[in-house]
Amino acid sequence: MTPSIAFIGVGNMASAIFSGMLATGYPADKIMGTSRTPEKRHYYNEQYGIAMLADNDSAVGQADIVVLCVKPAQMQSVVEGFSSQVREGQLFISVAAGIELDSLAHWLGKPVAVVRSMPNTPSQIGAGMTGLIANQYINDEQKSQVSELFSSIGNSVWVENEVHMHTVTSLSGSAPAYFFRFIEAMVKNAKEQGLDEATSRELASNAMFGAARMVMELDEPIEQLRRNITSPKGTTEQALLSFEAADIDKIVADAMMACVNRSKEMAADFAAKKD
Ligand SMILES: NC(=O)C1=CN([C@@H]2O[C@H](COP(=O)(O)OP(=O)(O)OC[C@H]3O[C@@H](n4cnc5c(N)ncnc54)[C@H](OP(=O)(O)O)[C@@H]3O)[C@@H](O)[C@H]2O)C=CC1
Ligand SMILES: O=C(O)[C@@H]1CCC=N1
Repeated sequence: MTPSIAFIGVGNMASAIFSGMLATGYPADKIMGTSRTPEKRHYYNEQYGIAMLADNDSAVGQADIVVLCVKPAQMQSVVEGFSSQVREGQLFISVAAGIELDSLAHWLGKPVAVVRSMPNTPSQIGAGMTGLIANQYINDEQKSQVSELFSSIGNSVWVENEVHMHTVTSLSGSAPAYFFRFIEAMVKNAKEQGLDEATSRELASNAMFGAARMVMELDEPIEQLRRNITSPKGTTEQALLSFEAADIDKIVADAMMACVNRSKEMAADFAAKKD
């Protein structure tokens, strides 16, 4: 039987996930969501045909799978708020950055299956990438349900050790923003050179898309793909020398470690709040 799924806290991430599920045929009458705002409840109900509730207790009480989509700072009070409704056999999936399995399990208060996920916003267009880790209570059927759920919005990988979720966040969850920032800078400069915004955006984004596809589809070292473009004494060489002069490896490593450190800081903050 198709499990019923409740999204607690419908916003960007929840709607990205359930719109992918609906697009791949998940029945709307098996999906419900919650939000405190009447206008949002009306909007998501009208737009997607899913039930929208004001009451988290009622949604959790009816669901086989509960996807926790509120902001990290709201997670403890929201989860503790509905914890009286938690039943053994239910599956809980959190999308929140920096909140560990142990904290979620503690707030849920019962020995239930919990998955911590780290998706990204390309999920909105079915091109998401999600890192996953589960606690000891998950069974094989629930694990397949989770993989299936995230395959409706892109790809997913299970990691073995929870510490890797920080790396997943820096490499995938937050990373679309790095690439947007890079394209923003390219488009800005192209406009300064006199090209219009739409053409600049089309050229830069297609270059990024094509490069990403080559990395995914060709079995060649990334370094070689780069060398294939870099003619001696040519144009690319000059651009890359400029990156090296600015120490591109350090710029990127510093950014990724800043992301990881914030994720660890959040985990420590929320872990402290367990007690
Ligand atoms: N955006 C991203 O790129 C990514 C986000 N994440 C994680 O996803 C989570 C959600 O982020 P995002 O979707 O961007 O945030 P949003 O603010 O868009 O969505 C969260 C929603 O939760 C609702 N909400 C808040 N409190 C309650 C409550 N007590 N009961 C019911 N609903 C509530 C809010 O609606 P209302 O105020 O109407 O109740 C809001 O719409 C975060 O934990 C974040 O770490 C993970 C990976 C990537
Ligand atoms: O910035 C954040 O905290 C969230 C998690 C990953 C992407 N956005």
